[in-house]
Amino acid sequence: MPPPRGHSGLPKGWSENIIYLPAPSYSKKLSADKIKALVCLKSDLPPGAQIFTPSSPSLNVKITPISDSAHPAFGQNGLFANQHLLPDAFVLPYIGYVHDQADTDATSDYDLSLDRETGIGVDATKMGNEARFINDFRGVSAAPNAEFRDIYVDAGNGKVEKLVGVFVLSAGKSGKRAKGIARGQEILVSYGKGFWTERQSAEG
Ligand SMILES: C[S@@+](CC[C@H](N)C(=O)[O-])C[C@H]1O[C@@H](n2cnc3c(N)ncnc32)[C@H](O)[C@@H]1O
Repeated sequence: MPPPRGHSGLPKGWSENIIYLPAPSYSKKLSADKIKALVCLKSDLPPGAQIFTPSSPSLNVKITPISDSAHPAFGQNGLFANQHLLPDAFVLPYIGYVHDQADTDATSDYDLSLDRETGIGVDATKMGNEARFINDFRGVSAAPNAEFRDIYVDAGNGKVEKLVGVFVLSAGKSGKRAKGIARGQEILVSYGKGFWTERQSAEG
């Protein structure tokens, strides 16, 4: 049997107990209508819409154990740039288990919103790709260097899937971020304040 789409093995440093996914896994509880909102024909997209074809594993990132005891995620992993990434560069998609509220793990620290209107999220707790290892910038750096943006990915057979992609932040007016992310630098996003307040109330 041929390997799944775009799949050529596991990334280095991948955790054995997590399923590596080159493409999203859709919950059986998702209605046909909700799937239809996520998977559509290329020809249904507005003219000029950008379609990404990410490689899997991703060549531009590296899963790395955090060995600096001053890092707030010390002992865990982080995702680092394996090559220089320019401002606005697409890094990789955030892949995982695509679900709605009928199938949500409220305790997950890996659940990212994919479509607020329909309550669809992507949870990479048990299955996903390298993007699940991206840490929040708080306590690591003064600011994030990457962000999530909506994207369409080529799903084969003339179809595209709506996903969330990780992008390097744009250079900004002041040009402060003009260099992008250097090779060896940790990729850091903002999870949003909500992530940390929810976590505090769950712990307290
Ligand atoms: C999406 S995971 C990130 C990858 C995680 N470090 C790992 O190795 O699986 C989110 C979890 O990483 C940790 N984390 C990420 N950013 C952090 C930060 N700035 N400070 C403290 N913990 C952080 C927290 O435990 C959080 O629940």
